Amino acid sequence: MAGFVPDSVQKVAHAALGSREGDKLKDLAKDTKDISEKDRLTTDYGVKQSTADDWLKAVSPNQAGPLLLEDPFARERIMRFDHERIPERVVHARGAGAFGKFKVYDSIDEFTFAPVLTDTSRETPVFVRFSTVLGSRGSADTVRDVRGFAIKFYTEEGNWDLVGNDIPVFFIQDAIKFPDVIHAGKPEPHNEVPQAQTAHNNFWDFQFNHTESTHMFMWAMSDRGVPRSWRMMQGFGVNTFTLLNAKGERHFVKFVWTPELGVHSLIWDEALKLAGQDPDFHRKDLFEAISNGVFPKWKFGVQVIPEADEHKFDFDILDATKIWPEDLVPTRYFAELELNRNPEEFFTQVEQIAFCTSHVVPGIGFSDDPLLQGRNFSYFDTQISRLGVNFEELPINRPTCPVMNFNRDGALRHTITRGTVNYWPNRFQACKPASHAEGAYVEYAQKVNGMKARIRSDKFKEHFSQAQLFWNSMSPIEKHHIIAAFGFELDHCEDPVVFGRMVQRLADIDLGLAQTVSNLVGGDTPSQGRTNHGRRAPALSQTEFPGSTPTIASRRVAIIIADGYDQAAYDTAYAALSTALAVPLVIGTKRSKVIGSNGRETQPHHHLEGFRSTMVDAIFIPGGAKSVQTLATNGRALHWIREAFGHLKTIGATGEAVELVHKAIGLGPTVTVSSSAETHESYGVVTLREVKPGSLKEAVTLGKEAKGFMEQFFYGIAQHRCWERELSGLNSQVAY
Ligand code: HEM
Repeated sequence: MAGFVPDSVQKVAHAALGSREGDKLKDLAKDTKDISEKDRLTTDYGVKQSTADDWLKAVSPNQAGPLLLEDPFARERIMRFDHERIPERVVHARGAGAFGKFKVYDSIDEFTFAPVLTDTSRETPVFVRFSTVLGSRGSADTVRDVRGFAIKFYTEEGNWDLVGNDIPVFFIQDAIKFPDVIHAGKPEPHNEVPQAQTAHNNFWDFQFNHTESTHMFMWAMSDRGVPRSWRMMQGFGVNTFTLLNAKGERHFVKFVWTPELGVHSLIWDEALKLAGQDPDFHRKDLFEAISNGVFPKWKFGVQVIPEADEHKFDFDILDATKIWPEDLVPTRYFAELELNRNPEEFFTQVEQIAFCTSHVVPGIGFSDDPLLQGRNFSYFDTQISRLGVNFEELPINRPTCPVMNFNRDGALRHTITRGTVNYWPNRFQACKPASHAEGAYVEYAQKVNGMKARIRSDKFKEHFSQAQLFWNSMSPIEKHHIIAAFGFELDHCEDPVVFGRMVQRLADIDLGLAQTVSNLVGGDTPSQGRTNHGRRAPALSQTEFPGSTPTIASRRVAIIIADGYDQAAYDTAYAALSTALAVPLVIGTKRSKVIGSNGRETQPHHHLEGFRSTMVDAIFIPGGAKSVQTLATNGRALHWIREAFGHLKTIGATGEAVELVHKAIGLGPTVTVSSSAETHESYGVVTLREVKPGSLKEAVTLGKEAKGFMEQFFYGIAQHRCWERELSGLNSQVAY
């Protein structure tokens, strides 16, 4: 720490200052103060205060007395505090974010003249906010929900807000339905229950009554609804936007960005437990990775359809409940998004950031997507009540390019604009509108015809084809998880009308799915369903995004020890994990010092009761007869092993710990372990009974061909989870 600002923050900030990425940093610096030991406590009006501890009172040393209202310092403190809260976002209230940069490596100037998407010499500063949709500001991170993934690009031509989600489609087609879908998903009106959950009558009642939601609820019930990390999610602009090129040609576009680390999810049981054990799991995960210098990255792309091809598809390309299948419209990746700096203050930088879909820059435009057009009205409007009409002046929201106009006044205006006129045209020609050559936003001259009517175009009426496409494209494991998700959600619906009808609705997607779910949750088992067209599409299953290269960077690995642990095995594992940029977390039976086999002391990061296996990606237990004996009689230690096995995590053990792991899992002849100096891998359990000098050397290759203990252990972690264990049904045979 230096001057109360963490070193990691300072380092990245200094590196960025010279670049275009640093433009936003320099801009924020105007309003940023550091707090230090040199400062003295003052009131908001600058007068130094002698105490922060005692209200002025009529009092004597041996007699308490009443507080005096005349104390301006005390009044300011209390009144200022009384008004600290602003309304939380009406949706997406729970979230966190980070700063970063956006860089184009392959210009898409055949589609747009927007420099942010074409200029390969630029770095555009960004701020990204991730969120859940339904929960209130204090709810848990890991609930089943859609995740918001909103990007503010501080471009040289003004701010561009791409307000996306981790799922490429939406529940409704027309923005007028937004209050209904959100009311139905939020806690029920009579008792404000449940918090941050779709598992209740009203949500599923809405879904049944809106066949247009069918595609989206399948995505929400899939693993996409429970991401392992915000750093491991895809992002989608969802709505159809347009791009305009220098020749004046317009293309329809969808934006998509894919994480370098691959798309990975939590196991549902893990997500449920984390909601209580570590409700801040996702925001801590992002903060930790950035602080450790493992910066999350996404490759950024577009799907593009020429204007002339708008009607060539059997779905309407302006319908936000539909994807553009990759085999018809492949994604062209051309840029990279990186997050590299944590915010310094949550409220001013994360809570006060305001995204508006209506903020686009020249070269990017809207389409007639009826959801997008409603959003363009809604965001700006809601910011006015959440932050006030001058919200664009807040440091985090203001653009890095010049802003000048005749918008004036309003609560908390703080820009002082000098001059005698505040209207256009004026006799001084002050602040005149810009020409196209000067970079003005010019609307595309789009032909419009139609009648005023409350109808949707015909292709908007087909609601099941892509829900079937999604289901057909899932891997067996993902299908299994979707069934389990319906099992949980519909079990929480107490009204038989709701779960009964939903089971019937599933038969519109797949009869087998409907029958399996009805068996789980009750309701009449459907005997007939809508014909499933049997088609599949690439890029819908998240198994298609394992990550660019196998890595364990940023993965948390617990090393479990008690007094007498094998010091050499511990040291090698700790060093190897650190070198691979993973996060080794030492978990003891207690947090006070634990003594190793050679008498050396280690201070664990946590103890077995305080921390849980849900918070790590893998566990390693070194041998040491005494340590293993202690762990073998510790119920919580055994639970850690069983739970990690149940959650499909890689488990590594050496020496005496091999038998401990084998016994704890208790699946004797099926899950096998090493009994020699050979490393053995069985269903993601990597063991080495006899540790010889040099047999635990660092991992070099992470691949199927891996031979050494560390290599096999690391390769297992890099695979995220051991699906083979679930496919064989082994995890469900262990109590955890
Ligand atoms: C394609 C569908 C949609 C997507 C991807 C989406 C995404 C998002 C995201 C990511 C946020 C959080 C922004 C932040 O981090 O501050 C958000 C907030 C919000 N969305 Fe949407 N949304 C969608 C549809 C809609 C619709 C149809 C409406 C209204 C007609 C709407 C109204 C709002 C409002 C009022 C907020 C709160 C904004 C604030 O207070 O800062 N959204 N949305």
